[in-house]
Amino acid sequence: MKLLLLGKNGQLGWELQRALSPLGEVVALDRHNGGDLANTAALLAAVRAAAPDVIVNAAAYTAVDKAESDADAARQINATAPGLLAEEAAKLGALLVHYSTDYVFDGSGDQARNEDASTAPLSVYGSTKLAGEEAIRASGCAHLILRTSWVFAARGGNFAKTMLRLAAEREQLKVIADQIGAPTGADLLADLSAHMIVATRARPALGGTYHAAAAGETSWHAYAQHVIEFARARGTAVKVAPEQILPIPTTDYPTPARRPLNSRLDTAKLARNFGLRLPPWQQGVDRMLNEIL
Ligand SMILES: NC(=O)C1=CN([C@@H]2O[C@H](COP(=O)(O)OP(=O)(O)OC[C@H]3O[C@@H](n4cnc5c(N)ncnc54)[C@H](OP(=O)(O)O)[C@@H]3O)[C@@H](O)[C@H]2O)C=CC1
Ligand SMILES: Cc1cn([C@H]2C[C@H](O)[C@@H](COP(=O)(O)OP(=O)(O)O[C@H]3O[C@@H](C)C(=O)[C@@H](O)[C@H]3O)O2)c(=O)[nH]c1=O
Repeated sequence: MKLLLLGKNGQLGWELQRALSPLGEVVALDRHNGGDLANTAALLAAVRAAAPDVIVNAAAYTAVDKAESDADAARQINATAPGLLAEEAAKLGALLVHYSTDYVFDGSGDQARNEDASTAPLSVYGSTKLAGEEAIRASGCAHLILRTSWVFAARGGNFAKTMLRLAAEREQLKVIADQIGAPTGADLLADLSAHMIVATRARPALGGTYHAAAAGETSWHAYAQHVIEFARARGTAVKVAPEQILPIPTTDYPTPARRPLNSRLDTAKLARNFGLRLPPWQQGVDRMLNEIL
């Protein structure tokens, strides 16, 4: 099997380089060696040259707040380029694996959403990610779209690492406590992707859109507390006292992009179709913290 990986140096791309390697030959690209999603002519030339059996797209415009004032770039990378990749995959007969987000939903209510729930993104990032999904589904190519949430990894930037940095610098932190979701490890997402590729190549009917997030739920505030207390217990320099990690409502933390309050994703379809489920979020977060601290 030949696999083309795009976005090889992101949180997920880095883990995919490892997880995909037992499946066959992996051609791994980033924006500097032919895999620039903003340069579609060069991108499509790279796809045709590689002629892969599977295209795995881990590249995305993930700067949620910046996207609000940079919508054209976000749309090009999150929607237009994935749509073109999908058309190319259809021509090649390749399977396209793509990643999306809890931010395609408006976050109303307090129940976990399944794959059929109505989408209603609140942000440019969310709406461009949704447009990417829709372009892939419309292309008719064989695909797996994995919607995940709150991704973290030892390598790359993420909320947990931001909290560790701020906890070492500040005596007080204010963190949103009314946005609820599940932090999900890029390492497990990559492993899951490899399993799903093998299974879907054997049984194409498995293709489609899946929710893939860690089990359990938390708020950004409780997640921050977990990360900072783990670091404190490990003897890492932490300036903020536990009672100075203050829970605040979303309304007290204005940001350019609106974010959903309810990011819970129902992963029953993944368990039903593939027999795969991700463990509780704390397991992966603690593993990452052990690695980076
Ligand atoms: N991070 C999260 O919390 C979540 C992510 N997702 C989705 O998961 C996927 C992986 O995200 P994650 O690994 O966390 O994201 P990262 O931000 O860690 O990585 C994104 C990668 O995309 C690359 N990229 C950006 N623009 C381009 C471009 N024009 N051409 C080629 N590559 C480009 C970046 O490269 P460079 O470093 O050069 O800019 C980077 O390597 C994405 O589809 C994302 O939408 C879903 C839910 C949550
Ligand atoms: C730094 C900071 C953030 N926050 C809040 C803002 C926001 O609501 C929440 C998370 O902030 P971040 O900017 O780190 O996370 P954000 O970039 O919104 O994370 C999202 O990224 C994209 C790519 C996704 O697809 C989503 O699943 C999600 O992971 O924490 C605080 O409350 N206090 C703080 O000090």
